[in-house]
Amino acid sequence: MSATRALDARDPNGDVASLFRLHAPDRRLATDGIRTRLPAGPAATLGERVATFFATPRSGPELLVGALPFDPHQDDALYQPERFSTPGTGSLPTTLGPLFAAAELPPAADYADAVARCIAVLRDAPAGEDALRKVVLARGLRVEAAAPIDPHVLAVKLGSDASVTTYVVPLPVAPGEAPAWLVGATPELLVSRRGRAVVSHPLAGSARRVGNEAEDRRRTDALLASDKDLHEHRFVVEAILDGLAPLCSQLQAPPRPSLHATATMWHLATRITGTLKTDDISSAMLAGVLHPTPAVCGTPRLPALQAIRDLEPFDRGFYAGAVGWTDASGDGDWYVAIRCARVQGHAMHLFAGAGIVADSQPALEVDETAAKFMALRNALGIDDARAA
Ligand SMILES: C=C(O[C@H]1C=CC=C(C(=O)O)[C@@H]1O)C(=O)O
Repeated sequence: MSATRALDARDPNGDVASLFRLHAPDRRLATDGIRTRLPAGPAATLGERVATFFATPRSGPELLVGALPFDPHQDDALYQPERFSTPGTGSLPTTLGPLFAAAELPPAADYADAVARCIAVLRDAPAGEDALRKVVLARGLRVEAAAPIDPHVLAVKLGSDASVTTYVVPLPVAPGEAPAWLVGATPELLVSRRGRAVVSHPLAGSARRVGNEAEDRRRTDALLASDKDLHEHRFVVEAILDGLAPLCSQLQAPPRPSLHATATMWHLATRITGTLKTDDISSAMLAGVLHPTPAVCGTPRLPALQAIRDLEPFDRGFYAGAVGWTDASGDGDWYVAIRCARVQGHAMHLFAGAGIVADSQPALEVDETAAKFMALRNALGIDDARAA
């Protein structure tokens, strides 16, 4: 069965473009239809816009789902779905059809140059609180298919790694354009809120997982002992603690990170937990405050955003943004939108980034981003990881 026919078969109303899916290890959410869009805006006003939305009596699910773009000043894309749907995979085809990696954006050598320039800037940065200390630089890979790519087939394939949260989020497109989605398998929880309980599980500092016990042990021992990776990680934990502290009556994080494994990567991870001071702090507001963390942007945030604009030859769009949901009570889950691709028609753009600090090495960051492509490449059946 072709991918196109599969879409048709699951879409008697022509509404496949609006299927949303978020499958976490402990919770599954799927919706379809777009009933009302939340007026779009920047991350700083997200909490307020969501509060106004739910303060207005309306029919339909008391739920907003969607995505925040990487750049917190750009418009987000949240909406109230028509209905909850039961995610079924029975009728899906198991293959995506012939695919080929068409282009690296930028080529690996240019990415290494950008990392080297970034390291030079970080080394020259004056000492002090406001100095640039970390920048996350990403690169892309364009993949093409013979037929339109079914984002839900890709998500099902990504879901074979039980340690990640897979997602398919419909993205806004210009009138007349083919539907587009962000599809991925993220290991990173930006923030979750249930009542007053808040959890964040940031990752930063990585090693490729090779599947050989002795070699993986060597890599994880090195990762846990690496000053460079511990620094990279500490910036993220500190930014999240700084963001949450004014909103929480209590907040805790272990002093050192632990290991978090996906099928293809090892990461340094810290589980941060807290209790909100008041009931009116929604998960959307928390996501708006915390995003983008130094796991995807850098430290301090604004100079890091500027460095990314200067050094990356593409607009990230919703890659390295956040995907998730919030309900009328303020509860919700927001995940960091990494290990993903923007899927549209016959093409998809894969993205992978790595945190750069003063003692990073360009060749190792090329390899780390190549390793981060593997979750999607494995799902797509495209090998040759190290080249791109
Ligand atoms: C920015 C990405 O990963 C982040 C999350 C985990 C580890 C990271 C790192 O070690 O650099 C990154 O901060 C990505 O996968 O595109």
